[in-house]
Amino acid sequence: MLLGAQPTIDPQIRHRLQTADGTVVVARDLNRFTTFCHEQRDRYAGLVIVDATADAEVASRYPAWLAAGIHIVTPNKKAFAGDLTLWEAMHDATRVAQAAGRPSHVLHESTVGAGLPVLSTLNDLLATGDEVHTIEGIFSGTLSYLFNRYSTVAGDAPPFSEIVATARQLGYTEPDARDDLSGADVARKVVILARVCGLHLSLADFTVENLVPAALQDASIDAHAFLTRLAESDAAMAARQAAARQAGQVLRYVGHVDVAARTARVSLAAYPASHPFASLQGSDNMVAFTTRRFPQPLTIQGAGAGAAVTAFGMMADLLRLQRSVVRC
Ligand SMILES: NC(=O)C1=CN([C@@H]2O[C@H](COP(=O)(O)OP(=O)(O)OC[C@H]3O[C@@H](n4cnc5c(N)ncnc54)[C@H](OP(=O)(O)O)[C@@H]3O)[C@@H](O)[C@H]2O)C=CC1
Ligand SMILES: N[C@@H](CC=O)C(=O)O
Repeated sequence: MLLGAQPTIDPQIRHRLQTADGTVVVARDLNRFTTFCHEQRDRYAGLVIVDATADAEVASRYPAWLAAGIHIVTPNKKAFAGDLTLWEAMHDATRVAQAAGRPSHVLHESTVGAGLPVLSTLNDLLATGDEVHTIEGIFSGTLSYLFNRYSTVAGDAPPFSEIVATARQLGYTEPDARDDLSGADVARKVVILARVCGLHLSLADFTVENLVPAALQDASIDAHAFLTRLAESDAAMAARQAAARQAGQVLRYVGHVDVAARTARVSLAAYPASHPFASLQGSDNMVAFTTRRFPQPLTIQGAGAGAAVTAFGMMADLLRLQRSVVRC
């Protein structure tokens, strides 16, 4: 079953469940759908819900679905970076399902780095007894694309707002591009990485540099109006870029987790042209794990946003799930 990425379905009839025997179940709201999954758990345990939305309300239902023995594959970060009680409820639900003989799994590789093997690498490092010291990187495909184009030492870029509009057209941004420009999307990825490392970190625990101009942070401005008005802030961003360029530097939006110190930070910083971040292309993410085994960081790099690479990460999760279920 797929939620999201289905524009042809009537928005009033969003939640559909197609079973192996061809039955199609349609629920008009999440409450009814979740009750239905629970009541029919003997029949539907082992199904997979693919949540391809960015919806926090959908994410809040994962514990109920997992407890009913339904697997979840998703690029939606909301459940993994939201309230810690939701994170814990998901883990409790998988234990309940396991004890009831309906084991369920939640796989979310694409929540960090889209299709890049970031979480699977981190899980492998931890499972094999490595000690992760720091994780640092460029975790946003949108912000990578923006600053790779905008902040060059040559300084020949179009206005910042124009590049944001292109990133939106290329499918890199979140449904509301403010989620990218505010740093919220990077902060969520940082929280997910920290939690996988065992830290009880939440979004409120660290500062995040917000690139959305103050006047446009107001939630009453819709996502479209926001993009139209973003040009108002072009001059401020141009001044920042000019200062970096004068110093022979480029601007890059970077996230950092210090596992030993149990801290994180997310900010726009200036780097010399010789730094690996400075030579990234397109929507590339770069994630560097410094560990006991890898004092010179184990580094993963590649396109970090876009439909094809995100779908690749979700499909790889589905195949991983199939392999693990077949082994059971
Ligand atoms: N784009 C990318 O490169 C990446 C995206 N992701 C994640 O993937 C998810 C989707 O992103 P993306 O495809 O870019 O976003 P889009 O806005 O393009 O697609 C989201 C889709 O979900 C639908 N939708 C929203 N709420 C619901 C709901 N409650 N039930 C069913 N469908 C719903 C929307 O329909 P409607 O428009 O009618 O509201 C829309 O079709 C997000 O969580 C994002 O963070 C992760 C990695 C990379
Ligand atoms: N909007 C996000 C999509 C992937 O998570 C990004 O730009 O990285």
